[in-house]
Amino acid sequence: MRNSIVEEGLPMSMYMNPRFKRGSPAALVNVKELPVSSRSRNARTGNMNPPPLIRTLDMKVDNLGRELREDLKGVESKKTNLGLTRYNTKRKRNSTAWPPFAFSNLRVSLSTLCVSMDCDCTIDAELRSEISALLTPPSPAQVDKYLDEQIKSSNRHCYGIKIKQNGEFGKGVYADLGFKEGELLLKDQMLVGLQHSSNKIDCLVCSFCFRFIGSVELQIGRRLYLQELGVSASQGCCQTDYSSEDDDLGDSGPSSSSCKEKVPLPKGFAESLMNGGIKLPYSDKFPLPPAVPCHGGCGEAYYCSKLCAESDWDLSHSLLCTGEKSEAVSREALVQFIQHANDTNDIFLLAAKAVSSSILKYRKLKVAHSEEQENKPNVSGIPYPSLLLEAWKPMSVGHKRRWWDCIALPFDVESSDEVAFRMQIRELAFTSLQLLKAAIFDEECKSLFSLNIYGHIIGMFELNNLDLVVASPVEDYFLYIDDLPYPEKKEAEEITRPFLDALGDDYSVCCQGTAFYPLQSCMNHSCSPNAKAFKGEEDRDGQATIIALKPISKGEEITISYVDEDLPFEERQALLADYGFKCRCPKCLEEEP
Ligand SMILES: C[S@@+](CC[C@H](N)C(=O)[O-])C[C@H]1O[C@@H](n2cnc3c(N)ncnc32)[C@H](O)[C@@H]1O
Repeated sequence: MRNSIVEEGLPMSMYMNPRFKRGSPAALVNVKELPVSSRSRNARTGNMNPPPLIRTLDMKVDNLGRELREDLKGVESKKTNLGLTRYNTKRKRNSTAWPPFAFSNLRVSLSTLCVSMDCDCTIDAELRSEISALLTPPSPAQVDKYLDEQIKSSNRHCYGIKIKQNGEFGKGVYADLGFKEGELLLKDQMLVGLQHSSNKIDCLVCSFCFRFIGSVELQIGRRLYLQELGVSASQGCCQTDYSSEDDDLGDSGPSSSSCKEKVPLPKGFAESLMNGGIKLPYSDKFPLPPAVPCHGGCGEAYYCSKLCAESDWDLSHSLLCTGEKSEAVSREALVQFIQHANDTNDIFLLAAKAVSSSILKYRKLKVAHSEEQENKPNVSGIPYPSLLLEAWKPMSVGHKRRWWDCIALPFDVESSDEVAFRMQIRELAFTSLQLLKAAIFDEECKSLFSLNIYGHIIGMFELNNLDLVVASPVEDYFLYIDDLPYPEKKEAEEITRPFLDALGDDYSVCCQGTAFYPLQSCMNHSCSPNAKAFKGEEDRDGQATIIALKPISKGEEITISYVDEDLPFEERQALLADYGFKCRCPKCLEEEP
């Protein structure tokens, strides 16, 4: 079992992802709040501090647009085979402002690029009517039916809310009962979600439900092992930066200074920890489900149970698995697609899950339909395009605009350069789509490989996604040790302290990703919201949990804030511009200069 997770686990290409992006491409508010009692102390220093998860995760509001802007600040220009300047979105250390020096080349050649890309988007030209059918908004009755099914679905906690479609801002969520402050309004199951590629280095979680798996020893050992290899790069989320608070509290103990150097472990310790050779004291108080490897043989996906493994396989992974049992058309192309997404924007991996799940759903519908036909030969069959429309329904309810149309213009891009900027985004999506097409193409679902469709899927994530955050058991573990009475604490710390020191200040990193939630994504924004995305101590998977911030009466709209509502008016409005609207809530109207 030596190094089993690492050796058979994530491919090194994934470890080597140079971006190490911590900002999530999620569009809505992500809140991780845990009881202050258990979260207010740094296990390294023992000092009382503001809960790190609250400070670091409360209102983490990055979105694709902002992330991409950041990326584009460090653009590297290089010549493509078209002879045009193309921008690599890998972030550079000393980033320069967008546009880069060679931008004028791009502008001059823009028309050529448009023509060239349109020629390449043959599917869009060939299947105009099918694509238009996929992009035609479903009727209000169809939307009602779909959302009703989601509300009634057994794997959601969803009592006393309803979705209306004809509100001031389109769809909105309303209370169908009265709610008290702090009451749970909704637990939403994601449609598609993903752990950020860079975060896979720090946390091993179930690829389907995002629960931490293995054991506390495996989580710590794996991270330290990767750190030793020089590939761990924790930079945020749950990392603990206690500098100012430590000062305030006047603790001058030996471990109270901020940003401690990591103290390397003796050789072989990390591996032993990871492989069960070393057992940490009291770790059995924090049991985790065993890590079940993907049966497809990719060595990339692990699960908390066979059920999660099978569900993911059926939902999308069978086409996206790079292992021997993969149902992809070309595993080589799939590896290239994944590499491109890791090098540019991992939102493409989420888009691939959306495409894959639609294809697989279509195939299932087709099988069910053929069986029905065999049993009732006299009943006329449903044409295949209708089955594809049915498979596509979850997306059709959520999408609004194409990625390159809805992405907000970066602050440092002149409006005269806007067209070029949007073309750049479109080109990036086009490259990704070609790789995906080579990997998992299905002739009967050809229209799903249109650039228009791909753009709408990513645009849907841009405008609707919620940051996915799951707290790490590693933090609970070290806090538990810190809480032990004397002499148990001293004895335990003799063993745990070297590991804590090797992990450094960011000893605990939560699982971070992005996900689309069908019901939560219908919630509109207010700068004085009555609800909030919130994760309690017991919420240890990727579900979205929404709670009431104040009493809500029957009939009232349930709103959340997409941005930190405590920011000044101008900053809120600037951030909300990314979602394509100017907020006119009572707070904004009052504060408007
Ligand atoms: C997550 S969706 C919310 C559901 C949306 N109303 C719908 O019909 O699907 C976010 C989008 O809703 C609209 N929206 C949400 N809150 C708004 C507000 N306070 N004012 C104007 N538009 C809003 C914007 O178009 C925004 O991009």
